[in-house]
Amino acid sequence: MSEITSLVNKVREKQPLVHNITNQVVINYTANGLYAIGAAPVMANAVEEAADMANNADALLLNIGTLTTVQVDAMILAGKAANQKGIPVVFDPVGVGATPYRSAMAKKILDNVQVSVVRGNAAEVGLLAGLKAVMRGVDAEAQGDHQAVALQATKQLGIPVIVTGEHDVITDGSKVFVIENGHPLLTKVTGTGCLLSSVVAAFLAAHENVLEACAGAVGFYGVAAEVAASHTSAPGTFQVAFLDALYHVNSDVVTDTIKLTERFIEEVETK
Ligand SMILES: Nc1ncnc2c1ncn2[C@@H]1O[C@H](COP(=O)(O)OP(=O)(O)O)[C@@H](O)[C@H]1O
Ligand SMILES: Cc1ncsc1CCOP(=O)(O)O
Ligand SMILES: [Mg+2]
Repeated sequence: MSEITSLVNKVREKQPLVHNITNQVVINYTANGLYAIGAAPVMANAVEEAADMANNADALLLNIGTLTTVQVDAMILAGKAANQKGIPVVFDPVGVGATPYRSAMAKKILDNVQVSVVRGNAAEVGLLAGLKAVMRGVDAEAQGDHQAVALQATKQLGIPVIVTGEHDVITDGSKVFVIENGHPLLTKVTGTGCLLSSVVAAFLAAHENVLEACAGAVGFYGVAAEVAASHTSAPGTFQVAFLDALYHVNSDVVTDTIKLTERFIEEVETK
């Protein structure tokens, strides 16, 4: 537990370079958020340089929020380079299931790239794993049991998953972390899910254990949102206050504020 809550120190020490191939809505916020936590961002979409850039990076983030066929080609080139180099790859399946094209491209990426972790809301992760859910653009209709979705998805995909929402579930099928931090204002600012996926990539670059790195990133992020929301109550100022909190929140604040439960899967199944 103490290691998980202090992982932000490892990120600030290592200052990992995260290569993001992400959507047009969140490019700027993602870059600023990565700087705020002490990491470094680079955005590079061209097929001509995607592999070279991934080769220079410490982690790769693939996000299909405003995908095009050429961009998917770049993602696969970057993903293969990242796999070859052995750096972590985070996949954010934004809006998967909203259109057949998006679903086909998500499958193509997963078929060609070894992804370290998938991070999405419950509908996205469920749809990716063949469960029924409804997307309204990039927003999810409320889903029932996040833990059931996460467990089914990790089993189906063979990849650790992070399902986010009012509470967050992180699992690789044998261990489950549940985190109950965060704030509803996160849903009133676009790109907070996408930024979280990039933050997860930075934590993975700084800490080898995948589930611990994911829990460290998600817990830190949720605590930062609570700190930001204590200073403001509306989305415009929250967007800025959240960047400031990502910069200021330290491991002591995370340790004092995190609401994290860790369970092994046998315990979950007997409940
Ligand atoms: N109702 C909520 N209360 C508290 N935190 C939330 C709530 N909904 C989402 N979050 C947080 O917002 C962040 C983005 O998650 P989410 O909204 O599920 O992603 P996306 O924007 O990709 O749909 C996560 O840190 C999550 O914990
Ligand atoms: C609004 C929108 N449309 C396409 S991508 C995007 C941003 C989605 O960001 P997030 O998933 O973090 O809310
Ligand atoms: Mg999203």
